[in-house]
Amino acid sequence: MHDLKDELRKAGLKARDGIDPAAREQFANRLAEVGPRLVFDFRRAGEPPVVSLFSPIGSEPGMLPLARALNAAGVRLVLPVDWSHGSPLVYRSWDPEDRLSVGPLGIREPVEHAPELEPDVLFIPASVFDRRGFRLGYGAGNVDRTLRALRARKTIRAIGVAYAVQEHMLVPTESHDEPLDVVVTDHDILFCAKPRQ
Ligand SMILES: Nc1nc2c(c(=O)[nH]1)N(C=O)[C@@H](CNc1ccc(C(=O)N[C@@H](CCC(=O)O)C(=O)O)cc1)CN2
Ligand SMILES: Nc1ncnc2c1ncn2[C@@H]1O[C@H](COP(=O)(O)OP(=O)(O)OP(=O)(O)O)[C@@H](O)[C@H]1O
Repeated sequence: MHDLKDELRKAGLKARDGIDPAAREQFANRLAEVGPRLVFDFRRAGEPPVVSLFSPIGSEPGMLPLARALNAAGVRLVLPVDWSHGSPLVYRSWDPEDRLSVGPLGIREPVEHAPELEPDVLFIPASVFDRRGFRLGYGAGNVDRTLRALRARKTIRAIGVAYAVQEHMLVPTESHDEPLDVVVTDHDILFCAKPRQ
């Protein structure tokens, strides 16, 4: 199972690495167009949701246009920090104009004194995904752990962000895999059906 996941992960990352810079920028702008609707559809009334984005690494798409659009709409933004094996991610508050520091993995993250805040809507990168919402990341299991912990407490919306070329018919799953609710690609917005209980 793990060899199969590793092979798929590699193929998905290779496909993403092959996206040219113009298409990458186009996708970042598309995320800024469709992202706010996916956030506000989720929670129409009351406090605006807390939304987590990510600081792109490798060939992950840019998040800055989306961050600015959400910030302008009054949404509180957070980014993951303190990544360590075997635990859910911790998120700290961030404003697109704020300076970021560089974390232990070389990923840019909010400075240490930024307040910790739990997201309601999460934009999540993937190396591969399928239409049921199953995905693979970098193989550490942190996203799965995070989604499981949040879902045990409240209703969240997990939005995968990936290029259409990263789709696989059926991503192999294990009992710890937590599906996405929506996947946004450079071509589509896929709403994933809830699996039968
Ligand atoms: N941008 C971003 N931030 C994130 C995540 C993510 O997937 N993307 N994470 C989601 O959980 C957490 C960090 N977890 C990570 C776990 C493993 C690797 C990793 O193995 N990276 C590859 C190199 C990736 C590349 O540069 O293309 C490596 O070290 O070989 C990276 C992040 C929190 N922040
Ligand atoms: N409760 C758990 N949640 C997630 N992963 C777990 C859990 N318990 C053990 N693991 C292990 O952690 C690793 C996660 O692998 P998997 O291929 O699902 O990661 P991934 O989905 O690519 O990672 P991520 O969720 O960080 O994006 C596996 O080795 C798995 O066996």
